[in-house]
Amino acid sequence: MKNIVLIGFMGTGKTSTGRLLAGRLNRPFIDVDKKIEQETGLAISDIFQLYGETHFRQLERDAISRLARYTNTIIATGGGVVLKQENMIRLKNTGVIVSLTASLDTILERTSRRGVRPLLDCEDRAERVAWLFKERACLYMKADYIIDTSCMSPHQVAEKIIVFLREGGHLRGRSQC
Ligand SMILES: Nc1ncnc2c1ncn2[C@@H]1O[C@H](COP(=O)(O)OP(=O)(O)OP(=O)(O)O)[C@@H](O)[C@H]1O
Ligand SMILES: O=C(O)C1=C[C@@H](O)[C@@H](O)[C@H](O)C1
Ligand SMILES: [Mg+2]
Repeated sequence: MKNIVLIGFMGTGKTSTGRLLAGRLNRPFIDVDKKIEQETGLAISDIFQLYGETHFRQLERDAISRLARYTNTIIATGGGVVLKQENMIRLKNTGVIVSLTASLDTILERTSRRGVRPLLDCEDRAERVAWLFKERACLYMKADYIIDTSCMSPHQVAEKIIVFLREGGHLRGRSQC
């Protein structure tokens, strides 16, 4: 059984939706950010602060490389996983890629709730979100299925993914940028 891999910008709901989806499908769930935190014993924000983003991206790449051996698993990635093409090739080889998106306002609201996101820890969060989102937009489009989650609950998003898979949508070709 293929993995189901959730990609998308911070706050689009990869972790929340992934956990629910795994429960609904009775399949294992892995959150890549959580896995890195467990393996290093450090919070993501501490890794950024102590060792910098480049080091975090290496840890993320190593984690993805190990996860690509998994099957049948729901994988919620970190928002920046798309920055390395090798990550996406590995993930695509063993899974269906589902991209979650949302409006900038929604992202701003959701990322202000809880959880430390070092890349958004700055004076003008709105400007940073808009800039990062624009930079990465094309990368998030390279998926088998793209869902705008702005007006949907995580339950509804999970349900939509289940219908997509049940109807074999992933077998019909991919969205491209
Ligand atoms: N569809 C949704 N509707 C309303 N709130 C949501 C939805 N999806 C997620 N949220 C809320 O938004 C916040 C961020 O969600 P979550 O952590 O799942 O995002 P993420 O994509 O995993 O972000 P990151 O890339 O930073 O890990 C949480 O408070 C979560 O409860
Ligand atoms: O979008 C990003 O670059 C990130 C998203 C988070 O999930 C974490 O992986 C980290 O904060 C970096
Ligand atoms: Mg997450």
